[in-house]
Amino acid sequence: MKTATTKWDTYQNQAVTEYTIENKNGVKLGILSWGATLHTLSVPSKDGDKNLVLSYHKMEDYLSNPFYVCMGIGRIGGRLGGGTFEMGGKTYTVDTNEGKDTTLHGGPHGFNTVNWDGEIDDSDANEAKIILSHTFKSSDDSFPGDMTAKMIYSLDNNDRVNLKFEANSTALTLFNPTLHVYFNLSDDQLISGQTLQINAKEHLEVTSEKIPTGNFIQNAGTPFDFSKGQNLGEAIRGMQGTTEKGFDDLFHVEPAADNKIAELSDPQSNRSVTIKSSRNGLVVFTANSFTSDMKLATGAGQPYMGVALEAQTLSDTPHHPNFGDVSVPAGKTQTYEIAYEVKY
Ligand SMILES: OC[C@H]1O[C@H](O[C@H]2[C@H](O)[C@@H](O)[C@H](O)O[C@@H]2CO)[C@H](O)[C@@H](O)[C@@H]1O
Repeated sequence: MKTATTKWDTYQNQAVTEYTIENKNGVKLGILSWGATLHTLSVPSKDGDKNLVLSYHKMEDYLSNPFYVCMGIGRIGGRLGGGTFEMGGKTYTVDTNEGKDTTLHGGPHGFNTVNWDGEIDDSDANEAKIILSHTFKSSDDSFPGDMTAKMIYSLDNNDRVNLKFEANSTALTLFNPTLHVYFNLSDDQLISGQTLQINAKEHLEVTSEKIPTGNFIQNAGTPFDFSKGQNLGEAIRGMQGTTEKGFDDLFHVEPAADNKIAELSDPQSNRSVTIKSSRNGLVVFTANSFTSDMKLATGAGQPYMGVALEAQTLSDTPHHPNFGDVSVPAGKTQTYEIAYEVKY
């Protein structure tokens, strides 16, 4: 494995570092210290390296829009309605960053807003790791407990990227992290030609503010039925009468025996990525509201430039105990993993 640590940019007077790993097949993983951002997941192609994820050339561009492009998300992914929740017999009120009183993607000082400490572990010849860590104070966004978090990315010689999240808090708290990764596997600007398969029979009903109501909606017979694989262009066309004009939905996934929950593939280039997670949720966001002022590496922003696939536990969990339990006792180290296996 080849590894490197380089200064990539300066943002808010801080050096932003890029940590890179290249495996024996020429697959490259590049992670930025700011936001623990997945900057590059590139595979060899006839035209040179092909980055399978959306990216920018400057840190400022990542943070000048509300789309969290390929950034770490925490403490909790998705929306927490009302900015308040009960846990362990107490009521907590946390900081909000959307609409009247919604906490989106962990709040105003979430995982994407800080420059994480990092190091590379290349002691294993078949799998190198990039280890990022940061302590989020309770005073940052009013969640209980100072929480030391780690995001550990690894790349092995079987073209598998594994992302392990770890957290340990000084008080009982919530932890439901994810990676806001947007894929576009094709050589086209848009994702329309790609096929998405999801192991899900239902998705969540949400309010006009996108807060889960607690009801599940069956996917069969609707544009949401990705169970056998569906062309994304056709599926998006099926959503044109809706306010969103595409997908921005939380699918209730059933992980297979090997934890596979979804696969995105591009029939034209034969590239694919398989996503594995043991948790029960996957957000699918087809970048419906991307705007032309976004200076992405593949061009000016436009709807459907990428598809965000965010594996997590169903969000707003504290208000819906049947969605799962994302609480973590004080002093307990909680871990979650997401794997991305690429073929090309
Ligand atoms: O306000 C910016 C955009 O916010 C939303 O997009 C988020 C989406 O709802 C989440 O499910 C996803 O995990 O993250 C997206 C980026 O923040 C709106 O849906 C979108 O229309 C807004 O433009």
